Amino acid sequence: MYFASDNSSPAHPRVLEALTGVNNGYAMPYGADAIMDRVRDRIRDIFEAPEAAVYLVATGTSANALALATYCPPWAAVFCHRNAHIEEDECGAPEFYTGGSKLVLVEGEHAKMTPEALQATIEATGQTGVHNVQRGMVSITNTTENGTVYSATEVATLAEIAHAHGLPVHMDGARFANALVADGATPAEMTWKSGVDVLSFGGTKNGLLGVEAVVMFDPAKAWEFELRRKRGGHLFSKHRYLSAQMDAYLQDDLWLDMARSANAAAAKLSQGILSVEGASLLHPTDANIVFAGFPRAGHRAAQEAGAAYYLWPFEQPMEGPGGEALTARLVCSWSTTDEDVERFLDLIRG
Ligand SMILES: Cc1ncc(COP(=O)(O)O)c(C=O)c1O
Ligand SMILES: C[C@@H](O)[C@H](N)C(=O)O
Repeated sequence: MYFASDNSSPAHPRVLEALTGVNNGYAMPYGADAIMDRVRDRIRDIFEAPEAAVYLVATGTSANALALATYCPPWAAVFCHRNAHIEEDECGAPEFYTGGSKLVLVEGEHAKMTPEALQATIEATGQTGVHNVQRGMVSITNTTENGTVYSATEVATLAEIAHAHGLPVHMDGARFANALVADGATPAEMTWKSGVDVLSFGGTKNGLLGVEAVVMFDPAKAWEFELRRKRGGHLFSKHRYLSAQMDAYLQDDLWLDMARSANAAAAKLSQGILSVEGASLLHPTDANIVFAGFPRAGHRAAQEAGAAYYLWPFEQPMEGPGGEALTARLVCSWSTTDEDVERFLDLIRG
C-alpha cells in the first residue's frame, strides 16, 4: 500500500525492456542518438507541432527551471500559484537557473489560479518602471499539486490573459498525462492550441525511471535552451538511455494507459474514503492524487499495517484522540492495484 508519491512507483516493465533492447553496440552521445530523432518526431506528431523543439532531461525540476530560464528575464516575475511546485518544492532552482527571476504568487482554490487573480496580480506588478520587478511569464501546473486539473478551456483563459500582457506561458506537466486523460483534450488542445508556449512533459511520475521532455512549440529559443541545459549540467552523455525510455513511453499509448490506471485507482480510493465515517476530501480528485482527512484511528491502523503516505501538512501529530481527523496526501500510480486500494480502505474503516 504505497501512496507516498508516484515518484515511489517502479518503472514499467516495457520501459526496462526498452533499455535492455538498446544496451548493445554504440550510439552517438549527448542527444545525437538515432532514438532521439524518433522521439522528437513522435512528440511532434502527438502534439501536432511539426516545428516544435524537443529536449530530454532527467528531472522535473530541471525541466521547469531550464524552461523558465529560457523564457523569463532575470529581472522579471514568473507568475505561479502559491502552491506551485516551482514555489514550494524546487529549493530555489527556478530562481537560480533564471538568474534571479522572482516567483510572484497567484491565489486560487485547490492550487488552481483564477483568471481574476492572475489578471490582478500581473497588473499589480511592474507599476513603477525601472524600480519594479518586471512582468516575465506565467507558469501553471497541470495536474496541479492538489491533484486538480485545468481543462483545456481553463488553460486557454489563463493564457489569453498572459498573452494580452505579452507574457509567455509555461506548463509544469510533471503529471501532464494524468491531466490529459482526465480532461479528454488532445495534447495539442491542452497545450499550444490553448496558448502554452513551453511544456515540461513529465514521464518520471508516470512509469519512467527518470525522463522529462521540454517541448517548445515555437523553436526560436531552442539553441538557448540547449546552451542552458549543457551549462546547467543536465545534458546526458549516454543520452540513448533517456531516449529509449521516452520512446517506450510513447509507443502504443503506454503513457496514456498508465495515467488512466493511476487516475482510476485514485477515483476508487477517493470514492471509498467518502464512505468512511468522519472522513472528507480536501480537494476534488481530478487525477491521481487524493487529499483526504480521516480519523486518527484509521491512520494508526493503516500505518501499523505498513501503508506509506504523507500526512499533509507533514507535521500533524499522530497522538491525540482517535476521533479528530488528520489530513493525508495519497498518490496513486500506474502500479497501484485494486487490492492496495481495498486493503487501505478496510484499514481506515477500522
Ligand atoms: C508538480 C511537480 N512538478 C515538478 C516536480 C519535480 O520533479 P523532480 O522531483 O523529478 O525534480 C514534481 C515532483 O514530484 C512535481 O510533483
Ligand atoms: C517533492 C514532492 O512534492 C514531489 N514533487 C511529490 O509530488 O511527491
